[in-house]
Amino acid sequence: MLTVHDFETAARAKLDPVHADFIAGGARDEITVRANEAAFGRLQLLPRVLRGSAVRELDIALLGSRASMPILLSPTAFHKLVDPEGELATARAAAAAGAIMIVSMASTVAVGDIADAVRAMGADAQLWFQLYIQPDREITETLIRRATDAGCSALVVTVDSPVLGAGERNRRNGFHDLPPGLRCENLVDLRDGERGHVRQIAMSPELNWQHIDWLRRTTSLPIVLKGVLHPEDARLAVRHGVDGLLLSNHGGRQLDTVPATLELLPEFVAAVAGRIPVILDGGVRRGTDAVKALALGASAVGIGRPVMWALAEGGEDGVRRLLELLRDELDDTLALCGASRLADLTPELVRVPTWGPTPGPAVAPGADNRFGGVIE
Ligand SMILES: Cc1cc2nc3c(=O)[nH]c(=O)nc-3n(C[C@H](O)[C@H](O)[C@H](O)COP(=O)(O)O)c2cc1C
Ligand SMILES: CC(C)CC(=O)C(=O)O
Repeated sequence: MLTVHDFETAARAKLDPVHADFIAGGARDEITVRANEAAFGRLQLLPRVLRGSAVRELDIALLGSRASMPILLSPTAFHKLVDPEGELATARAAAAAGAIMIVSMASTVAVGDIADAVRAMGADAQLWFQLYIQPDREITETLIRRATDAGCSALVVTVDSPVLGAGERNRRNGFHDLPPGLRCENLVDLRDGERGHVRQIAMSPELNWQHIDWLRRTTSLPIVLKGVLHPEDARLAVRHGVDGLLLSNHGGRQLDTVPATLELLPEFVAAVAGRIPVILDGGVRRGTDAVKALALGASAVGIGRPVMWALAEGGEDGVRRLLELLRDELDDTLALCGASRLADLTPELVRVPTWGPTPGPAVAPGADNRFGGVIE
């Protein structure tokens, strides 16, 4: 396993194709899924030389959490689909690497049990909790209480899902439910009937900023909004007292044909103007990808599918190796860029190609991409 793509290939060879499709897939034509990765390939790095440093500093402080690197685990549902230990394995690997893990509300191990497993290692759990605000306020409050009691140190509220994205691979494959024996453990006992069932997770098309105001009054944990794309919404989030933003298009799984997150980053960062941290996810597969996002103003990046692939390939050990690999690539890229600290990563390191054919992987027709072959 030398690259993230090696994990992807190995995972696909091991997994039920229906589950592999659930992980890799996106909404509709998957134009945004492809655009996310392609955008990184289009940007260039222009390094500085003779600024040597024997070691690089990769650690960060983010919303009261400390991490050994600016790569965090974005929330992904259903880890037991790919490994019998599920989120326990992922969380142990994240803790061993000193990385922040955002636990999905749709985890197949309860958030309290995940936190216990990390504490049992003697590690200081850096767990954040991802929340879909539920139409039933009491259910949302119970979920927040469960996450808070578990020791989670931030709430990541996903706001790009008023309705569930149309994963046509899942529809074609008839994948609508977890297999017998697996359930969303955070939802157990929250409603009569289907105990911990996926269908207990309701999408709330009625969500608006007042819900965020309510949440702000309800919890003292830092609130991160995940899935904000428009710079105007970034400004509104700051005004509503949000503590951080996760610039994300849900890995292309919600609204198809939205731009790559990397492409939106400069304008987004300008709108936020340093008032709160901006994290980016979507298509991060290489240390160079992380460096490009950090240079353009992200405080950290998140990875989604790579974690699922590594977990499928090798369980806890697989995720450990994935995180080591990305850490090594990040360190190596910093060295090659003449950077010894993350603060040395500035926009001048990054360039948009100004002539010639578009480098990097092909993008499907219709993909919105400012970086491709554009003369600026
Ligand atoms: C299998 C899978 C499950 C996901 N589950 C969730 C989830 O439960 N909640 C959420 O907010 N985002 C979820 N996401 C989106 C990720 O948090 C993240 O935004 C996305 O995967 C990042 O793009 P990448 O996969 O290209 O790294 C999921 C993504 C995948 C691939
Ligand atoms: C709706 C969730 C259960 C999972 C999710 O967000 C996703 O698969 O992208």
